[in-house]
Amino acid sequence: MPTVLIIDDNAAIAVALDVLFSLHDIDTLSAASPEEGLALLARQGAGIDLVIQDMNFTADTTSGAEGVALFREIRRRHPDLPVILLTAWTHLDAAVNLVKAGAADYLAKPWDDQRLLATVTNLIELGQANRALAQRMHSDIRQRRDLERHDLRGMIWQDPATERVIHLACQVAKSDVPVLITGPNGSGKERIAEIIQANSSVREGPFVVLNCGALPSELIEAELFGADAGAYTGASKAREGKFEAADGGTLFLDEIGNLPLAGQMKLLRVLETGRFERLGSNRERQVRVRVISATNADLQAMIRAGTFREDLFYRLNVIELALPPLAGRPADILPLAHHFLDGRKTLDAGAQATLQAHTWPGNVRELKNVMARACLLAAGDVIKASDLGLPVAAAPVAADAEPDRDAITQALRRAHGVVAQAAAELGLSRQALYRRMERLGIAR
Ligand SMILES: Nc1ncnc2c1ncn2[C@@H]1O[C@H](COP(=O)(O)OP(=O)(O)OP(=O)(O)O)[C@@H](O)[C@H]1O
Repeated sequence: MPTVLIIDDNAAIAVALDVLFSLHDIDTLSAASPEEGLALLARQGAGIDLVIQDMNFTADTTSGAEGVALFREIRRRHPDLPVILLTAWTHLDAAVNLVKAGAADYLAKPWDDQRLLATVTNLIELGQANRALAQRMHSDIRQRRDLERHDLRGMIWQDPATERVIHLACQVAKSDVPVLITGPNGSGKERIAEIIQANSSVREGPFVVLNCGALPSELIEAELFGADAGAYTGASKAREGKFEAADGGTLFLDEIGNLPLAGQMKLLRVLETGRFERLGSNRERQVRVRVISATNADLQAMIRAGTFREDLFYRLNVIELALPPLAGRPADILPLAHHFLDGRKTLDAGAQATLQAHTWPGNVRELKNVMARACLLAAGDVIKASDLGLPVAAAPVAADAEPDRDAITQALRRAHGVVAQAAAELGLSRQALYRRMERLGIAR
């Protein structure tokens, strides 16, 4: 519950305010003198959301000088604490001057309950929102600093959604828990696995990748566990599997949903005991491997369909890192595009708008390919929308009922150039806003 401190020598006023506020779920504390008020503030500090103070305290003074001194002291010690002044209507001048000096508001006695309540509630809500914002900024900065201490394998990002995943990856890297990375093809799951490896206790060990989706199912087990000569048709000599290759390091199993049931069973055993046999061999081998798996399939649905083992799922999925599709982290698009251009060419406004408006079904991999192609196709140093081979941000629509240039530039400024955010504020789709920006020649 929010708390208001009332500093007034008149006990009747403190009681009246206490009754009024308690009916509206606001706690009150009261102090009969400036000294007592300051002492309470020093003790309760952050627990007090707002102060209501009188202007005169000694019976024979009416100058308001004590109130002014008290206000200045509160301001000095608690610069962000809102203060409402209560004053006799004959002494409004002093109060008005203090509002200019930073008091939140003043009320002439006798006050209007509704107006006082509205003022107090607004100020409390504003204070809470400001504190939450400050906290969030603080934790964002801390998170950035924390990330800078890690090896991030050249990962490029700008979007807070991506940053959350990277942060979690760095956190789980230090422990030994199995991690399942989920996300669509080309979204950067392998990059995230590399970050985990690079910051783990086995960072000096090998990083071995097996894409279970790229192999026929009969070969996956041989790839994973190895095979002795003659274990299957065509196995002319003994071969080491990925588990052996990854001993002392990390094995990244991409598209784990493609592992057939028999292989799932064996994988579960290695995860639990570190032990397995090559195909066609009875010799048990022991390894220490950190397994990171990834999938773009809905493993839960596969469990229901009986094609994925539930026990294996829970074994792999102690921590899930869900990497959003590229379109779900729009602030990453342009930084990634520039990264892939590597200073060779630049993008004009139309090209940037087109990249930002595209839905990226192939995610970062698609963006990488689009930039490579555009580099080859663009005649000069500047890539235009038409060089991208993507649907160009579409033709203008009817000109009525549209936000004008000013509304758009202001919304963009408030959104720090994040078009999706500005579009939401203007009630437009991202594409529609881009069209308008392009037509009006507005850069971000
Ligand atoms: N944030 C990023 N910064 C720099 N490069 C990236 C980033 N994300 C992905 N890439 C690059 O994009 C390509 C695709 O990424 P990656 O192979 O990690 O995706 P994936 O999700 O593992 O794909 P798949 O599921 O198809 O195997 C790679 O060349 C990778 O290096």
